Amino acid sequence: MQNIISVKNLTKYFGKEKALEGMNFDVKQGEIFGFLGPSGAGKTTTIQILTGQLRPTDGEAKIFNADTENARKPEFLQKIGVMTDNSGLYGRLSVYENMKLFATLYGVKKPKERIEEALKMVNMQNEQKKTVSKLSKGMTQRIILARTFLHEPELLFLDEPTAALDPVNSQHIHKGLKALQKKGTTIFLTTHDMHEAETLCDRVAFLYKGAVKLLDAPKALRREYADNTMTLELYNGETRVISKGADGAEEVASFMQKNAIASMYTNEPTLGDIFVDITGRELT
Ligand SMILES: Nc1ncnc2c1ncn2[C@@H]1O[C@H](COP(=O)(O)OP(=O)(O)OP(=O)(O)O)[C@@H](O)[C@H]1O
Repeated sequence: MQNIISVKNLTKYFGKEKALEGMNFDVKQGEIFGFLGPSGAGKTTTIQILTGQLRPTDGEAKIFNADTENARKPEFLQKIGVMTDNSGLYGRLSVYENMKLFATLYGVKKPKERIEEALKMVNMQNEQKKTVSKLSKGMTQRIILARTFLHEPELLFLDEPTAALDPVNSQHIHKGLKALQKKGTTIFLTTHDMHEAETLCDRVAFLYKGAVKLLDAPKALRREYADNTMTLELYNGETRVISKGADGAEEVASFMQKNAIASMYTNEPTLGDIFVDITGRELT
């Protein structure tokens, strides 16, 4: 698959403050890529560089095979959608009017149908007439998200897309993002929600102090960090942690012969566990 984003040795200083240092990663066409890291790790700075709002101090950042200084040119703006916490919505206008304004700005064809479709994806199709200033925080966030993909961009940047949403609406957004992916959209998202990263992302990058420390598919990372043990819960209430190797096999077999096992599972860490591991103590 072709790289839609390519970052090599990217470095950014704000005066003496180091935000990014030697960052490397690629995002492939059509994937949902999770960018995870603690506060201050450099997520927003990276998005700002990739969307042409900031220039790097050193290194290379490309989208669609071109330097990101092009990202604000009209032909690139058509191809990318950016959702940040800076809403840019008009509070006195209705949801529909806001969407219509944006559709006009981006020359969206068949705006009425597109607005309907985008609002449906965020579960807001019945709120079109509502004044934006009267919406709840979660509703506002969903409108901002719908506006981000109204013009059907090829590449979406989403900074914590479900941060203010309840679980039902988060799930609705997840379905919407998967549907966009099926249509071929590449999605780059940041999230502090490890469950979201695990269910949604094809690959995740763990960021720490301005560099990528780990990058792989969630399943592969969980396997890599697994401790090679499994847990048996016995009917008598006891819990046994047993090696997954040959030496544990006899013990498991003996419990099985006695029909003593109520539950048995491998001890793979969650992405959250790995996150704490990486950010709690630096990888060597
Ligand atoms: N305009 C700026 N001037 C000075 N320092 C900045 C500026 N923007 C970011 N930084 C610094 O760069 C580092 C990375 O910040 P960034 O906002 O990219 O982190 P983040 O991972 O997005 O954090 P969060 O999860 O809190 O949004 C931080 O140390 C931050 O203080």
